[in-house]
Amino acid sequence: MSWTVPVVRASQRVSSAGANFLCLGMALCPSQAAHMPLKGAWLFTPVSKMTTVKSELVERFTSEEPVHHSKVSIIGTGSVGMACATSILLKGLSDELALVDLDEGKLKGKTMDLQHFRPFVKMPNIVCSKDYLVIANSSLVIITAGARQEKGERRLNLVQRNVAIFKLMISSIVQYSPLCKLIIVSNPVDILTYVAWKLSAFSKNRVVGSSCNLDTARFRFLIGQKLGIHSESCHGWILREHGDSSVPVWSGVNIAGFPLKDLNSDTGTHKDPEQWKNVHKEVIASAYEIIKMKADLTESILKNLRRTHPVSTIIRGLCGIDEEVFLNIPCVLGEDGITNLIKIKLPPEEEAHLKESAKTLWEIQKELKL
Ligand SMILES: NC(=O)c1ccc[n+]([C@@H]2O[C@H](COP(=O)([O-])OP(=O)(O)OC[C@H]3O[C@@H](n4cnc5c(N)ncnc54)[C@H](O)[C@@H]3O)[C@@H](O)[C@H]2O)c1
Repeated sequence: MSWTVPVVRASQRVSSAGANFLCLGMALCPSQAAHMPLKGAWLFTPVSKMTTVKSELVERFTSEEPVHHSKVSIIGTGSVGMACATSILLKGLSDELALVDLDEGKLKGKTMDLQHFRPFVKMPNIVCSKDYLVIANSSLVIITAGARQEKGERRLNLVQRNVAIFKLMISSIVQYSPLCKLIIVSNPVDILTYVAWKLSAFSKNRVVGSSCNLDTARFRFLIGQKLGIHSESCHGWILREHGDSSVPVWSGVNIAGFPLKDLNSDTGTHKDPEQWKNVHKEVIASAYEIIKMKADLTESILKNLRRTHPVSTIIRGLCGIDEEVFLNIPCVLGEDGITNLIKIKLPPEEEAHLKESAKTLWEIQKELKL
């Protein structure tokens, strides 16, 4: 048995990536790329050079290699990366899924789990490797890798450890998928989205922080639970910074267009006898349950749905913010990534919170050595 054919197929895919490199004036030419070995690649079709059952059964009818139009790559196959992969598979969003992780043993095991799931989800190709060559020509790269948050560690303290990791990761992504869009999930997500944007030099629409998307989904679910109404009919947003200091925009919470604040002006404040603000506390306390929302962002981008999502984007110039920071606001997502921002108008106290977050993030960002 030999593993040569799958390796050649992976290299051939890279040869089309080589064309992209040429367009961008980079050093790798197609002939070099075509001969580049995929170190440590783990693709699953062992073949023999002798007559095989396969060669007896099927004859190749085309010389063309398949072109992937919606390849998604996930960097980091921990619990978050795998939850993203599973939901992308279940929704049938991409025609190839590539996984990268430093931990090769774990990567192989997790990929095999997904591969065995393939008969039910009809996705043609799932590939994995430690080598970033495997992500060549992705439409979308989702980053979930990074240093893990220690118990009790604030998200912002994680930043410096993760910057070093991002330097290596982003340069490889830019090399192999120079035209992709990026979704950043790793924490502290707002700062790492800024770091990814700076290091990649991608335009601002192509770098999306998956920040309060989850928090907003939870917020709507918990409001719906309190009212006995499906969360789809409960509207409201969590904005600002993901996590401990996120802000629920109570002024915008409404059911069928009726603001809760019109029924009880103290909703969300300390004076409120019903203590609606506890809904937000619950949002912060729950961490991982609704990671499948990342597939929602993927779907809006790959299918050009132009739905609004609360995501982290550069917010300078909005709500009186002068700092170059990424914070959560509602954005329209389509095939170019973030196609539009919703120009939010917040009451003064909520706008003050947003400005405060921007200052806090900038204090950290200005110290970063990128
Ligand atoms: N934005 C959000 O809404 C949200 C929600 C939950 C978790 N998170 C964050 O997502 C990230 C992942 O969480 P998790 O629970 O899956 O963590 P995890 O520790 O289980 O997985 C991280 C994976 O990244 C891999 N990795 C580390 N460095 C790497 C590198 N340089 N290249 C390739 N792979 C590398 C590790 O081997 C590991 O498999 C964390 O930063 C977490 O805080 C974000």
